[in-house]
Amino acid sequence: MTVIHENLNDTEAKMRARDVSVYYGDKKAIDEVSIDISPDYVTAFIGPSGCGKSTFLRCFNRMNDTIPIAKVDGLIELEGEDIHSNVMDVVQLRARVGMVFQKPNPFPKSIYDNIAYGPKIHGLAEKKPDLDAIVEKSLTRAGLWDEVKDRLEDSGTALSGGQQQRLCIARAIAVDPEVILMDEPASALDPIATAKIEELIDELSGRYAIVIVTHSMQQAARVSQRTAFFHLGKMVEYGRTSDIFTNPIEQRTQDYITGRYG
Ligand SMILES: Nc1ncnc2c1ncn2[C@@H]1O[C@H](COP(=O)(O)OP(=O)(O)OP(=O)(O)O)[C@@H](O)[C@H]1O
Repeated sequence: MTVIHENLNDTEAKMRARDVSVYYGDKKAIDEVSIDISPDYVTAFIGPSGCGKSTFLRCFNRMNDTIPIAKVDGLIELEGEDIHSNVMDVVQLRARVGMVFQKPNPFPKSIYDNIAYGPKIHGLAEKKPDLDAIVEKSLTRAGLWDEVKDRLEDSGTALSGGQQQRLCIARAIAVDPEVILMDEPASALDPIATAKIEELIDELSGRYAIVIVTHSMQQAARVSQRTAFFHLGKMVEYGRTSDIFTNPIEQRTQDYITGRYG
């Protein structure tokens, strides 16, 4: 059973998971997890290695569909729509619920094309000036425009790791998502690049619902307002980040945040 803190006073959920379980073959990696994802806050998923954080994160835009042995049970809704329903277009879903991975993965294309590709295939811009405007807006929002505006034709892969990760965030933003899922987005970066990503998450919060998986409790405390603690495939406790870190109810949460395992 999950302990959900009372008095969260959250507005209507952007996404809702109900009794979600995930299996890899016979192995249950996520066990009946339910959570509401607020549109207004950054939600952090924390917990020891292998507890299922990334598996659960991938449920929200059906990325587990790409893993042949993975099977997802339970209900997940985006704005009240069942994301597994027959009428849900998964390409569209992944634009509405974007994802940023641990290792920056720009396309081997120019910086400009990395951003322009999504809006083009989703029909968000037909003419070059419209596309230019989306590219500039997305890179600006990702805090990268000033660094790359004079080299938009250079390859995205020629940027530094931190810049590549901001490029991937700009790429997610370019298709006008409602939710951005981030799977340990700074764990491959140095402390300065990490700080930039954290600042960026803060700036983007409120505009997009953001869910971040992180190994770093300090990072969860810095960037999120809601935290869910996972252990052995179960969501043990969920509440305000400040309460989870200073006043956890469950012993297992207490043990994790005081470094007793993890
Ligand atoms: N593609 C896969 N095939 C089989 N088992 C998997 C697969 N991906 C994850 N698992 C298993 O599911 C469990 C949960 O893994 P997951 O990566 O979601 O945990 P995590 O909490 O994100 O871990 P970490 O913090 O180490 O990334 C683990 O036991 C893992 O070995």
